[in-house]
Amino acid sequence: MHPKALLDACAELVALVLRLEHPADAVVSRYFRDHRQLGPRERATLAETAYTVLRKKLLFEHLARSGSGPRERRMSILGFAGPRDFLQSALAETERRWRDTCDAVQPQDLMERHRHNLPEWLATALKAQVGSEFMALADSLNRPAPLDLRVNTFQGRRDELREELRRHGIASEPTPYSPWGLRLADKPPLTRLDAFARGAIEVQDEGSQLLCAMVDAKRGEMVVDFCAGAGGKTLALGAAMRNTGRLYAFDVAAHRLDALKPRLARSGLSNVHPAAIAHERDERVKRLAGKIDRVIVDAPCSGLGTLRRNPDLKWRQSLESIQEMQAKQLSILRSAARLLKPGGRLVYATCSLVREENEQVAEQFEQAEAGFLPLKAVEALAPLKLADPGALCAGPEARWLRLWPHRHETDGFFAAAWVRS
Ligand SMILES: C[S@@+](CC[C@H](N)C(=O)[O-])C[C@H]1O[C@@H](n2cnc3c(N)ncnc32)[C@H](O)[C@@H]1O
Repeated sequence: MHPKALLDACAELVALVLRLEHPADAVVSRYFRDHRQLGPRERATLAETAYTVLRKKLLFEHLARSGSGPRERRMSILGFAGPRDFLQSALAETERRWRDTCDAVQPQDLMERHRHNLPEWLATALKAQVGSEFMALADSLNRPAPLDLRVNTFQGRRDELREELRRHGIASEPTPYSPWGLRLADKPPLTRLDAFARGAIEVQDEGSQLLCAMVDAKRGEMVVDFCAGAGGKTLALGAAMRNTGRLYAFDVAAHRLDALKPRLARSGLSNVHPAAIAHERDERVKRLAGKIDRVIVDAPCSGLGTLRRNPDLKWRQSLESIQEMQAKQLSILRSAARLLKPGGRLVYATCSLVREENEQVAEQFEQAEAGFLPLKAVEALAPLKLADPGALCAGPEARWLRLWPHRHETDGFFAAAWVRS
């Protein structure tokens, strides 16, 4: 594709994602479906340009006040993710000079909001939690995430899979905290690999793997993944149970559970029972009350911990939408808790960064439900034998699991655990 045409396409896509009417990944996929002639490199440039504009929206809007031409074009020039010489040949002389002026702007010349690129309500909420680390956090949220894999230990060992990937020219490092994780140096296409086809690897952020470690599901147990979605955690739990016992995968969205089925078929697990439920008080849930050893509630949430992958979320969420979510999260957690038998473990988790969806829900649960003893995250993580598990924890006596991209290089996650007395 000619550089000028590619820049025009970038501006078109940027205009679509900036409407913020639909999730950016859905807008990008739709654009690619409507433009089937685009090659893999062009797609990569288009998607990364759109994501860079979403990540740095406040800065780019500020810089785009100068220059000329449509605003989306100026934003695309600033966020262009292809080779620099390619961009240069797409620009008019005045645009080149404008881009050079923008490149020369120093961070100290910018207002704070143009450096952190977060909505004010979120910046305030994060500063209150991480204080002087705020800028480091904002920087890491505005960078793309690495690609993490989880090795399906039901099929093979991590070192064996690492070696197999290396033979295909894919470099990886063991993840620092999860014993099942590999972090890739690049983002190669994985679906053509035999290891992927036979379910020996799955894409899963290391933080998400650690939430499963908090559950510590064992052979022969009855386990419920209450908000299973497409089953990222279900698959990890099923492997930890060595394909024994019974693992129920509940979700209200049948189409998400449908996406679990091919992954399940690849994984070789036969202990998983997906079941669509109407709501958290569904009859199916009631029938299992008091019978389950471990329950994880990976609650629907704002997803703000995944800003590295979904930068549009910071512009599509608000404090009001988060407060509305809180009541739903508490209701799901209370229903799910009834499944547990005495001695059973409950884990509440989110990929959110804000207290409203995390500590506040856990605290409200404890006020509403007697009979659940807090299990400190630092203790729930003990089987991993980490050198310093406290580094992953927060709150009084390391009660909560709290993962931050700038500290742990994972997405942002929260988890709390209890034991039913
Ligand atoms: C964070 S996602 C789950 C991601 C999934 N556990 C994974 O690891 O891939 C939250 C899920 O909760 C589901 N959900 C929303 N309301 C629910 C409810 N009342 N009961 C059960 N699941 C619900 C959503 O459909 C969504 O799939």
